[in-house]
Order: sequence, then C-alpha cells, then structure tokens
Amino acid sequence: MCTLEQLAVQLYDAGAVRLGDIEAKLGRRTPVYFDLRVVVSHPRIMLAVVKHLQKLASKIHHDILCGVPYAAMPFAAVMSVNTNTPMLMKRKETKLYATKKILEGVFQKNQKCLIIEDVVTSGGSVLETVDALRAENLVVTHALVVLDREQGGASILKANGVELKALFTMTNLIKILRDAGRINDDTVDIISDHIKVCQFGINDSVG
Ligand SMILES: O=c1ccn([C@@H]2O[C@H](COP(=O)(O)O)[C@@H](O)[C@H]2O)c(=O)[nH]1
Repeated sequence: MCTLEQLAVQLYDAGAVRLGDIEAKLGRRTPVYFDLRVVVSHPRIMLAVVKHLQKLASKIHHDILCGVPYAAMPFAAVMSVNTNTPMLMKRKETKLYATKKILEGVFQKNQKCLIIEDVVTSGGSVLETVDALRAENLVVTHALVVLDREQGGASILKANGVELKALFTMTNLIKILRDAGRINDDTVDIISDHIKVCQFGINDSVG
C-alpha cells in the first residue's frame, strides 16, 4: 500500500487539487478546492484511497457502509466489495415514484452504519446523510473522510454525535504538497489564512 504522502502527491498530479479564487458551496470563495471526483478516472488511485479508508474502518465496529452522495459513493462501493460489507445508497432527493425511497439497499433497524465522505467543510452534507439514516433507525456514530478541511465540520459533527476520522487534514495535506514541491510557501500561507478566517460553527447554516 502506498503511503499517505505518496497518495497526496498522486491526487495532486491527477488534478484533484484546484488552486485560485474558486466559487465553493453557497457562493462562498475559496483559494483551494479538492475535486476527488477525478479519482473515478484513476483506478490505482481509487484503490489506494480505499485501502487507507479500509484501514481506518477496520478500527470502527460497523455492519453497513453508506457513501455521501455523490462523490463518496464510488469509495463506499469499492470498500463494500473489498471487505464484503453491505452498503446503502442515499439519494439526494426521495424517489418520487414506485418505491419513494431515500435509502436504497437492504438494512435492519439498529444496524451500525459507517458513513464515507470525500471532503468535509461544514459537515452539512454528512449531517444530511446522518439524518436520513437515523430516521430509518440505523445507528451512526462515525464518519470517514478523505479530507477534513478543518473549517469546523468535525466539531459540528461531534455535537451531533458523529466522530470524524480523516485520511488528511488540510494542514497536513498542504504541508505534504509543499514538501513534495507541488505548491509553494505563498500558496500554503494563503490557504492557511483562509482556513483560519473561514470557520463554521454549530449556529451557522450548514445546508
Ligand atoms: O474542497 C471541497 C469542498 C467541498 N466539497 C464538496 O462539498 C461537500 C462538503 O461540504 P460540507 O460543507 O461539509 O457539506 C462534500 O460533499 C464535497 O463533495 C468538495 O468536493 N471539495
């Protein structure tokens, strides 16, 4: 299995790190955006991400997996197959005809569901999935994420009874990329300043 440092560089070289003045969720601006959707085009990187997620998952008791739609669903699907763990698919919107479901897949009340996510900023996307799972009497205590942007999402999730475990934090990812010569000190400073200033709290709208 490659190291997290090697994985960070592979993600950067595959185009998963976008730098500049970028529009993020709800019209907010960010100097860095992580687009982990590119990983579906790189099976070896997919496998590397998933193996690291599986290592974290192996320390958390769970019966079933659920990826946050849509970017994390391929990660959850590959983990499910590799570890022979059933998975659920959460829809963004409830299906309007036939089954009228928000969750697809077979599950039982009180099963422990482990959430898989690509990036956490405010934690709002993870919370939407937590709410849908808990509404169906599944037990959710943990979420795994590839990147925690360290903008308050982990604390908001903790306040909602969900412990977040990340492969990378923003701080260690940009340090790895700087040490590997992919980004310079100025970029590191701009991103670090943004993270300090752009924080979410439990009273902010995280939708
Ligand atoms: O760099 C980023 C930041 C966010 N995303 C996507 O947004 C949500 C996470 O934002 P929350 O505020 O925590 O809901 C997540 O589902 C990502 O897919 C991103 O891709 N890259």
